[in-house]
Amino acid sequence: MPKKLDDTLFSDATRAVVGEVDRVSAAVQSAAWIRAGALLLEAPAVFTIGTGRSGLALQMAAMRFMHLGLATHVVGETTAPAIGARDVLVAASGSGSTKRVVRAAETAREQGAEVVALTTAPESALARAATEVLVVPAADKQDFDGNASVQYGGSLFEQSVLLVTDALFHALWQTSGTQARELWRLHANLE
Ligand SMILES: O=C([C@H](O)CO)[C@H](O)[C@H](O)COP(=O)(O)O
Repeated sequence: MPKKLDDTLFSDATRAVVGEVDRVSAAVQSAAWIRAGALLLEAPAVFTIGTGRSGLALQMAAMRFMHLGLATHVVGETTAPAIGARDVLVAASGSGSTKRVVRAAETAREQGAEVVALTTAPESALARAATEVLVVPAADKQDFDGNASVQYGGSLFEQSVLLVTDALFHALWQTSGTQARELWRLHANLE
């Protein structure tokens, strides 16, 4: 059983998470991040794919891409259409080996689409299938010895996916010159 929580545990845990995310997101190569942003702006449509928490982090990114006015689809949603030439698939997999994600990346390439991969594993099947790789130097979800992160599973990777893509959205929004009030027109109004 875990011991009773207290102020020190709260402070230590929070610092551990924030410190790791700060270190890892700052280590992502800016050149790859910049090229990924350019691909998104040129794409007729943007698709996202990831499973588990990696997919959930990208669903948050997908919403923001939609707010920017990009035609955005989450793979697996019933309304997601076919991917085509010059579209961009943004794929997140910490391990870079999750079959559904790798298969989607390979299919996207066969259709002439670009694939932006976020992964901890630059030599992985996902990275090989991608046209642009954002290496997120976080822990693999099976790093049970805590070598690359003190957090459980792929938490550090999944948090970093959200940060890196939120930073991408922020930069694209700032450079678009669009006011927050204008973006709000695309915010869901059926919620
Ligand atoms: O949800 C996940 C798990 O809890 C790890 O923290 C992962 O995101 C899921 O298992 C997918 O794995 P990857 O494709 O290796 O990111």
